[in-house]
Amino acid sequence: MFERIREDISCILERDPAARSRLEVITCYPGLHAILIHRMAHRLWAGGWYWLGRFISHLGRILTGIEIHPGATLGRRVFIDHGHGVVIGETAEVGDECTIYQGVTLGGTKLYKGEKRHPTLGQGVVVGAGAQVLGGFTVGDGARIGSNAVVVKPVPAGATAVGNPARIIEHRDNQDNTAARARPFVDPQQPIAPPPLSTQDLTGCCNEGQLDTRPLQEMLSNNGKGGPQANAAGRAASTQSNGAPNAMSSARTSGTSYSTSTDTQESKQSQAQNQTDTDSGFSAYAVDSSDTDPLVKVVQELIEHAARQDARITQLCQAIESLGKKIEQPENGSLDTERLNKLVE
Ligand SMILES: CC(=O)SCCNC(=O)CCNC(=O)[C@H](O)C(C)(C)COP(=O)(O)OP(=O)(O)OC[C@H]1O[C@@H](n2cnc3c(N)ncnc32)[C@H](O)[C@@H]1OP(=O)(O)O
Ligand SMILES: N[C@@H](CO)C(=O)O
Repeated sequence: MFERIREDISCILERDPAARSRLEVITCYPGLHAILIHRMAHRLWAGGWYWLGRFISHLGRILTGIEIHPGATLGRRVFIDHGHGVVIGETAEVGDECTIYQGVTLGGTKLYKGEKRHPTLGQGVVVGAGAQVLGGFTVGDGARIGSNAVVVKPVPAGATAVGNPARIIEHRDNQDNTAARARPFVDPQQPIAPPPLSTQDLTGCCNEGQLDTRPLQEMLSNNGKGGPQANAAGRAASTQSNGAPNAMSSARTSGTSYSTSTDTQESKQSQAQNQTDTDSGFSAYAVDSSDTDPLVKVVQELIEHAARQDARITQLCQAIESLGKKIEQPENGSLDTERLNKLVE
């Protein structure tokens, strides 16, 4: 029992950037309290103590604002953040590692007794604030439900569903994120060394290293999803992708499915790939901490470019001075990359 409580606390510390200490989690997280109370209520319910189970669940609701029917099944390390207004119906099943935000309903649309009326969430599903997931279908492993979405059909594993009625959106390509991470930020401690100058450089320096604004513009129009190199990496990765096991199976078997303008096999594969990639780290808002604002990326590129040009001009000046011609230094000549980096961070 204590091991379960320990992992309940740890998963909150892992997944909530606002959580600072175990003491804070134990004392200030209604989601934790609701889950502990539900565990007790669920045991009573399973043991045939229906009224008592229901009553404990009701006390939990008064205390936390979270209503979990004692018949509902919750997996391990489920995190209900904030929690107020969450309602989880009797036949709902919530897989391990799911995260549920405030105002979520795991509800039904039919009123038949004894049937599965409420949804099943696979493992690692994130349900955004205010989302309503209504019906006895499955939301596949690693799927994400956008805040305020109204989901009435199965959601494939790894997919992201948004809107009312919910639709599946194309995933951010994680290969892009990888490429964005791979691009170094200008390190002020280690100024960028320009390539050694040759005689040809001295004559062709005006063309060499010229700022090509096209990649920057492409980066902006791609909404910061990694820029040209990243897109190339993403494209390469998507052509190498070797399939999307099980990604769509839950939707297919159910007989109802979503369609989107980009509902191609390739996009399904990239969704499943995305799921695999997110396994490496929790991403509650579907935004990787390495994601950078496109404007910041452009500014970083410009700083890098300016630093390279600066170093190159210094070399040129030195080369010219070594030929005996004195060059006057401008008053505020050198580029303060450290200050610029701090400004865009
Ligand atoms: C106090 C608190 O903070 S409590 C926590 C509350 N936070 C949450 O509930 C977070 C839930 N997460 C979300 O809603 C996220 O937006 C997700 C998971 C649905 C999607 O994230 P991403 O995959 O990064 O999608 P991204 O932000 O790139 O948006 C993709 C498209 O979906 C749209 N979209 C994103 N979220 C939603 C939403 N909730 N409803 C409708 N459309 C949405 C975007 O506008 C965008 O549309 P476009 O392509 O036409 O421009
Ligand atoms: N607790 C989460 C959502 O509010 C955060 O701080 O981001």
